[in-house]
Amino acid sequence: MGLQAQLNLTSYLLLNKIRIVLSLFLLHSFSASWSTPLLLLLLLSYLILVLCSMTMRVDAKVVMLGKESVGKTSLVERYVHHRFLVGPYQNTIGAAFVAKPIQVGDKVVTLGIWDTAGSERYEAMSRIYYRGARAAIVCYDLTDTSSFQRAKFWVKEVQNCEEHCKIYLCGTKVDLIESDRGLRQVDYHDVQDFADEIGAQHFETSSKTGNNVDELFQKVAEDFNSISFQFMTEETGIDLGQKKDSYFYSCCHN
Ligand SMILES: Nc1nc2c(ncn2[C@@H]2O[C@H](COP(=O)(O)OP(=O)(O)OP(=O)(O)O)[C@@H](O)[C@H]2O)c(=O)[nH]1
Repeated sequence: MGLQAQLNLTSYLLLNKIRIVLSLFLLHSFSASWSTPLLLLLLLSYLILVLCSMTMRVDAKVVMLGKESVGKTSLVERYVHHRFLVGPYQNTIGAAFVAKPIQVGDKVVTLGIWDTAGSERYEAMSRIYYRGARAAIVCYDLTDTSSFQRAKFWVKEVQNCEEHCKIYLCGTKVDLIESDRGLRQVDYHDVQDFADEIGAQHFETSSKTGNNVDELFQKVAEDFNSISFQFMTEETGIDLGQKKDSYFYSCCHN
């Protein structure tokens, strides 16, 4: 293992330890009544998490959004660690962060993935985490209509607050539909129409089987990379006949 890889691993382990401590702290904070010192401590914990995430070289910030239990953490687990955790469901508290390098052509793009808590009690915090994101993976559970309504809420939020953030709609748990078609509550074409309307990409995935998970993150990295390339050629005056994209422009000026 090279020095860089060792450093990344150390940062990652340190980050996870801090995250566990923060999670316990946040759990305690939310169970108590809100007060100014608690709010300050929450803010401080957020800043620590941000500082930790900065120890890793990240090209593009990606945020996972969606109703609780739709499978955001499972998607990240599947993509980053190639596993599907079974056992009792544990909701995310606050947020988690992981950096993942991806090969795109002859380049490596490192995605900094923020997995937010879906519970509405943490809604205000999730808003903090999508600041500056270049991609938002907005998840909904294919077996739960209300989760698609919640996804629309997050799309609106991101559109209003992060105009340069590219949106990816992700229908989760497709394995459940494959074993019993009657379980589908969100129609593929309805989501595709919505995706066309907002100019988003649309995927249906399963973290259990791994179906389409790599493809989703690969697309995020490729889009980021192609927009970056487009910008560089324009900056250096090489005209490849491509149109400037405001999303890319912003991501290279942050
Ligand atoms: N069958 C199946 N179950 C899944 C899949 N993805 C997630 N689940 C299950 O759905 C439940 C919730 O998954 P999580 O990944 O924790 O959901 P989350 O969106 O991160 O939840 P919050 O942290 O509360 O926001 C867990 O019991 C998972 O095992 C999937 O692709 N297939």
